[in-house]
Amino acid sequence: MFTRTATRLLSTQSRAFSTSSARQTKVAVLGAGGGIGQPLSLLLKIDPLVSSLSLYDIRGAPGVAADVSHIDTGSSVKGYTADQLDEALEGAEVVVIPAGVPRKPGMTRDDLFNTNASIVRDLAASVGRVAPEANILVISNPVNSTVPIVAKTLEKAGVFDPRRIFGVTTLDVVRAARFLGEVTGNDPKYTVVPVVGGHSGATIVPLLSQNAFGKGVSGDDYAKLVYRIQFGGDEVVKAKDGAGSATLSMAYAGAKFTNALLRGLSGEKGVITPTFVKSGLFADKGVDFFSSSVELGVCACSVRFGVCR
Ligand SMILES: NC(=O)C1=CN([C@@H]2O[C@H](COP(=O)(O)OP(=O)(O)OC[C@H]3O[C@@H](n4cnc5c(N)ncnc54)[C@H](O)[C@@H]3O)[C@@H](O)[C@H]2O)C=CC1
Ligand SMILES: O=C([O-])CC(=O)C(=O)O
Repeated sequence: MFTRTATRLLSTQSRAFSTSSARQTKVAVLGAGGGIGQPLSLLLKIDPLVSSLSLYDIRGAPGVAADVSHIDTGSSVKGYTADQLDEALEGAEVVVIPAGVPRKPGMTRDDLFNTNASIVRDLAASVGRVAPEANILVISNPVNSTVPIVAKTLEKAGVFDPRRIFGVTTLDVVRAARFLGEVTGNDPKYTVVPVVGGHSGATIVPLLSQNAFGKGVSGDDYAKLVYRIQFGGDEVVKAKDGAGSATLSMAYAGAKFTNALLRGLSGEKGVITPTFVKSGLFADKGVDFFSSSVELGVCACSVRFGVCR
């Protein structure tokens, strides 16, 4: 009796798992051994839309892969060493890049430029060569500069498609919902706010008026709330006191954006979220890259997936 029940339960579970997604995808994480990379790899392992997880870093990725691979979800996981970048990217449809150095107290994101620009450029060149159709999700800071660097690198390689390159600004959106929820006493699921512009200080622009509860915040409360959203990164850098910047909340945000993209690629309609992309919105003002709400999905045009515009 026990055996029959258990068998029935198991077969129901596996049926539910195998039919839980229309389309599964190979996702590569470049920088998987880091503070963001490790929890991000964990969260991607439990995303049913990921069928295969490819973890690359110049150090430590095989260990992270061995660890994460014991989690009881259906996706396969493989770790790659410093000299195996091409193998890691083979067949990847989504490439998430959290590789690079984080801030220490007293630094701005721009101070990371010298180190992270070349890391991101070299990784993008490999993606362009090995997986030219991949969607690239850039986490490495300063996002306002690393995304244009990725774009330029792919342009040089002749494989640039603005619909497939995304600066991940989801942490700003996550913070805006959380902090507005705190101020107004609501569950963050009711205080979702689009955040546009860029990912650094004053370039982070939360559109509080777009939320029914956000509309009601004014005066000093409004100024304090906007400041907290714009400088939330500093709060974490200060609290970590030299041990880096946001990693866990960023991993959550990175997994959330990746899942949104995968849902769009699976054919789900109306998946709309802010992201930093090459955008025509303010091209007449000399601004080529801008974060705004975009619909993620399969395009009814020559490109198979990415941003539908
Ligand atoms: N977009 C956003 O909202 C956020 C971005 N960040 C940024 O994410 C980046 C990573 O932060 P953490 O994970 O905390 O840093 P971390 O130092 O803990 O991890 C970075 C990882 O990148 C790896 N790495 C370095 N060069 C590499 C290369 N050429 N190829 C592959 N891997 C390489 C390192 O070995 C390390 O494991 C930083 O630039 C940080 O500023 C952090 C938080 C939020
Ligand atoms: O503040 C940093 O350096 C990391 C980051 O981008 C954030 O937490 O928003």
